[in-house]
Amino acid sequence: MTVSVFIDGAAGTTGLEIVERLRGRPEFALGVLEGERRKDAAARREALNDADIAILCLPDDAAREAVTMIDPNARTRVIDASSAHRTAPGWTYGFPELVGRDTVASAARVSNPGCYPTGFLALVAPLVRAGLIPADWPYTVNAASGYSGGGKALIEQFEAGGAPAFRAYGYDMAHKHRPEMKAHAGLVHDVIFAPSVVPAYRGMIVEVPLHLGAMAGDPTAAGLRDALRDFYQDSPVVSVRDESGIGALVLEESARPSDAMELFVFGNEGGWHARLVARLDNLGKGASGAAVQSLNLMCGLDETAGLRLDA
Ligand SMILES: NC(=O)C1=CN([C@@H]2O[C@H](COP(=O)(O)OP(=O)(O)OC[C@H]3O[C@@H](n4cnc5c(N)ncnc54)[C@H](OP(=O)(O)O)[C@@H]3O)[C@@H](O)[C@H]2O)C=CC1
Ligand SMILES: CC(=O)N[C@@H](CCC(=O)OP(=O)(O)O)C(=O)O
Repeated sequence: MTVSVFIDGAAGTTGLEIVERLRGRPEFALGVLEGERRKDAAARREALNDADIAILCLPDDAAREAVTMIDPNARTRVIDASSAHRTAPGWTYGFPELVGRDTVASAARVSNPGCYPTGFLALVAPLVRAGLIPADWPYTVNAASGYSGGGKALIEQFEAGGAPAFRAYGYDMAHKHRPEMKAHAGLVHDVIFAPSVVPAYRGMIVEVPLHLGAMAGDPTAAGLRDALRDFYQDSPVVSVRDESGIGALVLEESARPSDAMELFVFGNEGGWHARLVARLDNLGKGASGAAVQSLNLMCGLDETAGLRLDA
């Protein structure tokens, strides 16, 4: 059976990458609106209500509006790439490794995780759940992202010439990703989040530094690494890497697209400190790859179909 998929916002950065991943897949009949019709409310309403699955690749307000355009009795299921519904009641968080593949498979409303939270949650949520690190710890997240993370507007800025070599931001300490990090890791406190953007198109490194020696239960870097390895042992997307011999992690200026995510746990000799690190493509597992993974599950298909896991 062919599944009809409407991509609202198909001309944007995330939308284009989803189209690329779905193009040529006979299981799907892809619908997009071209030209002026892209933002025509009547055309969007019709397409949203006619689709088996709508994927929203829109700014938050437009994503909220799109959901209200869907008739409550319509069969349309939704995957929202925006941050509008990531902690909203009635929505499933589209992180199959954390919420369960069956939960995503049967969901009518799926909210794609944010790019930075994907790295943070992949590292922290399983360890908090296992009781290896505390839920009531004041966690900090440091991260660097490629500039495609900011969508068309930031891409234009960085490609217009004179891009900064490094731009730190988020100094209002109210970044939109903080609520989903707290909620889906089951934390007591909001995180301190220090994001930055660099002149590479895609890719990101997300780091959680830990004072292990100050935590109850004496967690060790090796213990945390083993727990993550166990947690992701069946995942074709997330892998826990051997950290030995790695002196640096880099983001390539022209990295190939990838839907995989690598996790690292570095620890110092005395065992007091650890640095949990995730490396991923903000447009891969951080956005479009995650949306396609959820789409596959929602359609009863292999979760990796169409994904780029070889990079
Ligand atoms: N880029 C990334 O790495 C990630 C992005 N996301 C999220 O995905 C969503 C899309 O982001 P991204 O692709 O980067 O953004 P872009 O700015 O690249 O694309 C957004 C697209 O939505 C279109 N659009 C805006 N308003 C409307 C509307 N009312 N009706 C129809 N189309 C509309 C825009 O049109 P126009 O072309 O005219 O501007 C544009 O094509 C955002 O919510 C973002 O936060 C999530 C994870 C990572
Ligand atoms: C580099 C950059 O600007 N990144 C964006 C986040 C990426 C993104 O698209 O956020 P969502 O995943 O929530 O949609 C930012 O910090 O707002």
